[in-house]
Amino acid sequence: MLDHLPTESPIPLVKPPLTRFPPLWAQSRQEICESFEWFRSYQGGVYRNSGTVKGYFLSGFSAQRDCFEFGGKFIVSHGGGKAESTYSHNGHTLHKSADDQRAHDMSVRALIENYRTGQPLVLLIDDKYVHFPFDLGSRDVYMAVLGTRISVTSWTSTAYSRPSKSHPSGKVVRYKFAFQWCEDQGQPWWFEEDSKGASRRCPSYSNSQARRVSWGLPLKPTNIYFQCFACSDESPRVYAQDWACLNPMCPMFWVAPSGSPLPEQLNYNSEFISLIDSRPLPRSFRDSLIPKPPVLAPQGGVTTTYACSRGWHCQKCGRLSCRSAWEHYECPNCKVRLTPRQESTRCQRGYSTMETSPMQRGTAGHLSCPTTGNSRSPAGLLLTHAAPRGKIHLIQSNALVHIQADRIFEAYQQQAFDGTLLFRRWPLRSNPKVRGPLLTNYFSQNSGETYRYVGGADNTVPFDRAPGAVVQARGLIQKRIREALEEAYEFNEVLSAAYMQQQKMAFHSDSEKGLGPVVAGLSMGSPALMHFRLLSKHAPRDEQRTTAMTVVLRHGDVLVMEGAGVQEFYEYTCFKIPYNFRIAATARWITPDHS
Ligand SMILES: O=C(O)CCC(=O)C(=O)O
Repeated sequence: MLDHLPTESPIPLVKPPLTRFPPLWAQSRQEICESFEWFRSYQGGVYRNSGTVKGYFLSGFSAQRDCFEFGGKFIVSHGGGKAESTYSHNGHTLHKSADDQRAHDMSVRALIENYRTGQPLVLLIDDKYVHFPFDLGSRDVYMAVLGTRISVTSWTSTAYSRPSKSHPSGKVVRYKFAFQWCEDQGQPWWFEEDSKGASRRCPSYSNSQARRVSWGLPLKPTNIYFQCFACSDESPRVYAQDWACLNPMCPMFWVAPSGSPLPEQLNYNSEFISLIDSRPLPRSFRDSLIPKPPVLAPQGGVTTTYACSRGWHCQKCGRLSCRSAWEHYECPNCKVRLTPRQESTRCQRGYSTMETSPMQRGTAGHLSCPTTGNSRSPAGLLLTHAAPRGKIHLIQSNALVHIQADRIFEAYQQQAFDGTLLFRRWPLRSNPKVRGPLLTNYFSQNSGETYRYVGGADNTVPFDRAPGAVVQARGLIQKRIREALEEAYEFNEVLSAAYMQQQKMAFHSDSEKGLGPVVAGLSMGSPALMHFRLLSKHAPRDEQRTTAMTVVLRHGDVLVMEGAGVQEFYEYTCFKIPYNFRIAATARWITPDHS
């Protein structure tokens, strides 16, 4: 008689609270992605790198026959996606039916590769993962790292979803993977300490349950493998009730030798689901998962490299968090702070050059209007591009403006270090696909009227208390427009955005209610590329949404978008900060108290 193991771990109705924080945890997916190199995927549950899986995320989508055995040292999950889903496209809610997973699907293939090569991966859970025996929410933990695992076995199974045209029975193929705890890490952090604190154990785990068999990869205990008469493939006896062929291409897939399909209620064959002898972790995986401490000393004279923009791990409470303040790292949980040594960055020579022409037509054919102005005025080179119902002017810097921009750039940095100017990453409007707050990629501070697009009133200081650097930036923008366009524009709001290396501002348009028709920005520091494209409402076909125009913004340049039509038709993004640090001061007129 075969031993029976339930195919699903019992789900506790009320879970006990966590008695302490996990060694690695976070309150948003962004915090994990920015600070934990093993999981950088904002969507989906499988984080792949070079054809294998680095991180695997277990959430609320538990499937039939997923389990958490031996206190969680042995976890079965159904990696690889293709579950049914609901999403919105162009304002419509669409439904996607579940589909069969296939061995060549990217995630399935990568998971099989981990299994085949014995390459470890890291498991993470969130507070919706039903099989974890403790309540993460009791400590406001959204995601926690479960530790390093080896994939010890894999097989194909079935799951039932809503019937669809391609799957009228609702039955779809799923790849199952079993992930076993790597003993080199010591005992799992959630095993409770006993009263003496000498050993650790988990309430639902007893040693007698562990069957230690000396399998090595490939895990093929011959006594439970049988050959299918139809396809000649060998499949293991996974379930206690009966054997079935597990080749999804075979007509006998999921059919027992009696000719009947396997029943829905199945128990695992404990010879198949069993802890194997722990093998040492490969050398390259032996380092702890704890991220290295953040960079606190200038690298090549700057504290704004890509590494400096990443998140960090608080050694006191285990929280992983984003770097959300320019001048320091602060743990949002226990308020521990680390302050990098600051040095201001001069605008280096390389910052002013970028081997490309300043305004280039993009691949989208619709921005076909010729350049309407291309004049060398005393103010510098002025390039004007006519857009539907508006114009985009680039007032390029000259030697004198360069010096003025240098001073403002220096003042911005000094005021950001001494706290006169608070550069922060603010939460974006909620994104249903990402749990927890999602912070802007760049740091910003707003002066003058409230600008709702980023930070709202919390991010705004009135102009009479605005940092000197901001007042000077607005002055230079207004002066450059007067000189080059011979227009006198007044602005009552400036959004100052600071970008570390590789940071960016995503596609957007300045179409907030109450905004005047002219928006002008001064660039300082590293050059950047600003891409314009049509808004989706004006571009029904995907090919119309490619880049319409790219502008290269260099130190001291002022970009002016003139006419509400620019904002009505276009959206733009600013990215590629190659020389690790840039500040943009963008000025607008906003009707006071607009609602
Ligand atoms: O970094 C830049 O120059 C772009 C700024 C911008 O688009 C904005 O503030 O809305």
